[in-house]
Amino acid sequence: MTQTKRPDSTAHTAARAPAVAFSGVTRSYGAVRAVDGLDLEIAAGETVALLGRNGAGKSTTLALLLGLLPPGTGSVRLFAGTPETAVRTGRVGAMLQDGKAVPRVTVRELITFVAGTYPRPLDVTETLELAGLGEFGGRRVDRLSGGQAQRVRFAVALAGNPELLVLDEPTAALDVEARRVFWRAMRAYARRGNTVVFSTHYLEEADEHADRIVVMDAGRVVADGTGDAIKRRAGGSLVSFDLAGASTGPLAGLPGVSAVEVRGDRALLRTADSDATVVALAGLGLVRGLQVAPAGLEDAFLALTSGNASPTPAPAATRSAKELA
Ligand SMILES: Nc1ncnc2c1ncn2[C@@H]1O[C@H](COP(=O)(O)OP(=O)(O)OP(=O)(O)O)[C@@H](O)[C@H]1O
Repeated sequence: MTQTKRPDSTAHTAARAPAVAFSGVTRSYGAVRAVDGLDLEIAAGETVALLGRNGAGKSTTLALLLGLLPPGTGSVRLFAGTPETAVRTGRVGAMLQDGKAVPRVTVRELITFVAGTYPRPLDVTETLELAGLGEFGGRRVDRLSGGQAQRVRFAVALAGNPELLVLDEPTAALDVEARRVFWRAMRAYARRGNTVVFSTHYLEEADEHADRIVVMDAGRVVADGTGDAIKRRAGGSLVSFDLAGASTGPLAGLPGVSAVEVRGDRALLRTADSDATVVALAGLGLVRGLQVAPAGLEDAFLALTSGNASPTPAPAATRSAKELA
């Protein structure tokens, strides 16, 4: 399908405008600064993951993006206009964390109703297919499993045929198979040239499904780039060895080393130059049980958030997706 062309007198300007532009945005809840000086631009057509621990400011950022919260300072623009205008005209669809099922209506009735509230909706059958609900159109929405109900919320977000899709922790309640179905649907929608912004705690989901990862911590962006770029930025390798009673004093000063951690009798060093670090360790006679492993995305994430620069011990290759809540 081709994206419905939006009749818009500012179409020429809007086509070149970023889908999302935060400029110097802050937002506090009482004494808590949830979003702290956020500058963020997302080009039309990008798929961006907002990655961060609990309380990093992701949901607040998405609420600001949707115009549900006004910024304390700074400005938020969607397609060069206000979030309110973009939402009202159906250019934005959102799936937030606290969606509730409407009792007694069928899935198709609900999506038909929602589509009817938008100026240029997606075809209802197409919406149901895209959201993986092809067989469930006749089912009541209050008689679905958690994963199926999540797909209904996704269909509600798609119904208006939005150019920008905003998803707050979209796979939080889903099992592995439901996640796979969900991401396939999301990618299909993004491939049509739409912009997708989703928040997640899952590093591997961000790495696998986003073109770009924006890592947030304490309301700020602490890294912004592809998964590979973030891994590189956080430092390349982890070197570990048996201390065998040796002093840890000189370790932090070895070439390439940015962090040192001692676990039991093993020392773990994060290093940007593992060759130079290993040569220096050999010079000190510290080669017992020596291991070198690439730092994974999880290591990068830990190094970038909450000032935690400690390396983690297991080789990245042995780790699976893990929630960092
Ligand atoms: N309504 C509120 N009142 C007071 N403080 C709030 C409120 N909502 C969020 N906060 C605080 O603002 C900060 C950012 O919260 P936010 O929900 O944006 O983070 P998050 O990254 O989405 O977290 P999570 O992954 O747990 O959803 C946290 O310290 C949180 O406790």
